Amino acid sequence: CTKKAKMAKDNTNGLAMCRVLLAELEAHQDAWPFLTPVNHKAVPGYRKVIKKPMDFSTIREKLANNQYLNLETFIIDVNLVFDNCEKFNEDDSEIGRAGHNMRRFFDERWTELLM
Ligand SMILES: Cn1cc(C(=O)NCCCNC(=O)c2ccc(F)cc2)ccc1=O
Repeated sequence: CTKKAKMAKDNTNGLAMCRVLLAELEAHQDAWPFLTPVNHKAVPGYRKVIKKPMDFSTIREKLANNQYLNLETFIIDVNLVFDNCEKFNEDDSEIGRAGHNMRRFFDERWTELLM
């Protein structure tokens, strides 16, 4: 097949992996803080501190709207969820710990799927 066709196949495989990884993230017991956008009316300071909010439902929406070019652009958004969490929450807090647990789970899973 041509290089272009191979690229297209890789992107198809990459997007299939995005769906698998997102479903596993959503099913994780520590996913609850990340399933929906943070309600900035209920969480004082969030809108000021976090410049690029991201959550699993927004990622699912973007995936459904074909807004991820490949696995890399998907991983950037998932990491944004965890980076925002670390910025806004103490490590020693329920949501802070959930973020660390989810990041560790995600890093282990996508490297397993790729290796
Ligand atoms: C990531 N982050 C989240 C919050 C936060 O307060 N998030 C809402 C938690 C409440 N949401 C739930 O409890 C829930 C949601 C869906 C579901 F299916 C089950 C439970 C605050 C700061 C922050 O940095």
